[in-house]
Amino acid sequence: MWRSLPLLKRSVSLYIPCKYTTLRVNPTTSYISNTTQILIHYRPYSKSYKRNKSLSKSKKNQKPKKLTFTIPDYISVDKLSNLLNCRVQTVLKDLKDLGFKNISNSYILNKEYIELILQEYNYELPSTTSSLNSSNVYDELKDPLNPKLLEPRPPIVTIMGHVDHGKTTIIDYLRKSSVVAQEHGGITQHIGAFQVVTPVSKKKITFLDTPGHAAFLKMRERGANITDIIVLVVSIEDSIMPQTKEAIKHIKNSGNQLIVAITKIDKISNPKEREKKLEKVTNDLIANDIMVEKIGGDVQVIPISAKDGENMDLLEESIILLSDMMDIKTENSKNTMTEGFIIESEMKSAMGNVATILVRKGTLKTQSVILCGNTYCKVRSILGDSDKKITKALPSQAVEVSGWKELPHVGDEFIQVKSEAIAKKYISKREALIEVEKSADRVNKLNEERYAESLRQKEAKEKDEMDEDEEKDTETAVSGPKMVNFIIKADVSGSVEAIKESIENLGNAEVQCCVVSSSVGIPTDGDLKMAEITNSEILCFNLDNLPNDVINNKQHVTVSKFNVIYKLIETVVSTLEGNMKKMFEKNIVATVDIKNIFEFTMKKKIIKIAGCKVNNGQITRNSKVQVVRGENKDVIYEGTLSSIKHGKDDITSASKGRECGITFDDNFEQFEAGDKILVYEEVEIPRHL
Ligand SMILES: Nc1nc2c(ncn2[C@@H]2O[C@H](COP(=O)(O)OP(=O)(O)OP(=O)(O)O)[C@@H](O)[C@H]2O)c(=O)[nH]1
Repeated sequence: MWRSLPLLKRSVSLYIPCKYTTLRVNPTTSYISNTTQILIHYRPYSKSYKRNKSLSKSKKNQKPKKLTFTIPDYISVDKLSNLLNCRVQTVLKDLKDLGFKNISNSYILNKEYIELILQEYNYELPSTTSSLNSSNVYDELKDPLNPKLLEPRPPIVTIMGHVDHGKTTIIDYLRKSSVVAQEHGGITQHIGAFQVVTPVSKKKITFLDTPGHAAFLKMRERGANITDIIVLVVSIEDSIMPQTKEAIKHIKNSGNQLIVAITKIDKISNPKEREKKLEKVTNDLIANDIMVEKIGGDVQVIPISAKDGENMDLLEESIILLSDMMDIKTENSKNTMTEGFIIESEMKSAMGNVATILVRKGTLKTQSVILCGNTYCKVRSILGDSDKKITKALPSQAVEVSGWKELPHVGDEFIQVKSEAIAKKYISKREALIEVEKSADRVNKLNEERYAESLRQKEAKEKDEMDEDEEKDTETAVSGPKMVNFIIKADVSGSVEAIKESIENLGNAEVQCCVVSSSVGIPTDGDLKMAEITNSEILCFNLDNLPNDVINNKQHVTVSKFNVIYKLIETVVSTLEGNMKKMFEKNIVATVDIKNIFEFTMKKKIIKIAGCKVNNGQITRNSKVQVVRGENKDVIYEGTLSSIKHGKDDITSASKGRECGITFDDNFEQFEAGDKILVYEEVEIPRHL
């Protein structure tokens, strides 16, 4: 059952056993232990639980019992009943009353479930339970913004739009460099970022060069999440296209401010025609709920040509105008600890691990220590635009930073800490939490596997009653889809992430893509071994110089190379389709009429022969046939032939117009004059996801 959280209003602490974890809601502080959940999946309380609740109420008057043991992280139901000095059947019954289903003595309870049952048994619980998890562990290092120290910062702008509508050309114009020419397949594939100074107002704007292809949606989402303003690019020639709509959907969800740039206006030189086309694009924008200025909205629409620069200054100044209205500010005092996002990371041979980062708060200086995910960086060098060495990066500035212990993940937030020791301490703390969460996942998986196993055993009992097809379907239902494994290797972590996000949800109820591992760099021996063990295909992206011993590896692992993302996705889709169950359809190639029935005796046994005439096509000794009867063509036999005769002679085939005698396999002799033999071939039906 799905319920939204606000419905759960109760006057006492409420425990909700759910599929992956237990949520504890304490309405007095509106505090939720698992902050990532908005919708929660919980088992409905049974009537008996309500009964139990009243039981609990009556227990309230009793003095709570003292716990004589430390609450373990995990425990099986039978061990817990030992500790509680109760019969295991009683604990099982009580758990069922609390809403647990499909549990047995060996079911493993996690800490929160254990606490739940202890509370039911009127034990005194320790007063605090930690709310910390791996995703919020660094939050305590963050200082809230101090309103007195706020100062303006340049707007951060992302450009979005349909493939080929001109995003890169705009960036290129702004950067005054030729990015377009260097791209594989003409698609922007990596996030970059740079700052421009506007021509008139001389103010700074930071542009995030987010890729435009649909497969990079995730990257784009990250771009937009760290962005203040989105410039939606729409070509005057094509108007709104599928990815424009997708971008609009995303912009609405992200709540970012928007400016529309209608591009390629130089392509339509006739002023009247240009006006007509601009009008069409504007109307299409309105039809897609973009509140443009024309209808009294606040979205500016700027017609531009990035090719010859027409109105590019207007676009930049419009961004400044909007950002002034938005009053974009951050804290940047001498003591402000820096915060920001990773927008790219890669290993460079001369510099080691580097990351392009975007500063959102404070000033980043060399020698500062920044913490991000499972890694940290004592900033060794900062490179600004055009790879110039600088000593500090101001708010909204994107710079390349070296000194990372490990590559940080694209889109992750970084935060400055006072020392390497603090960074290490927090990383260990986070790792420990990840371990706990992993074991919780393992326990849940184990419980699920045990439940699946009990289902399997139940199904096995019913197996005899099922026909073969039903059996296969049940198998799929119980054991889930067939997992087809892949390992992703790419040149930079942004691509690794984007490819992973793009392919890992591909599949259906029958087959499912599984990304076994994903990392930056050329496949290593470890990757090949892993691929061999897990029967994975290795997908290499933008790795142009793969060594021969990787391509022709001794493990015989398939290593595929790609430079264009959609080609990679197509390959994964076709591999998945190739792993789907083969399906065939019958293609009738000949029909034969049964005219008479003959009987003759062979070795004292009476044998029936169907006297036939081939109506069309050709029947052969190896043909697969159906014998059908009446107008409804009821199938009375399906199988193969045992002989075709002409007179007394065995023949191998009979074509249209020929008379012949036919006997069937499986001792089938229930045919009658007037029945038809349908000769068919089985043709494989292409399967699609
Ligand atoms: N005439 C003209 N051509 C343009 C203009 N903007 C882009 N183009 C051309 O349109 C094509 C696609 O432009 P890109 O900038 O690569 O488009 P994109 O949106 O970045 O494409 P992806 O990176 O594939 O998403 C290129 O051939 C550009 O030269 C423009 O304003 N005028």
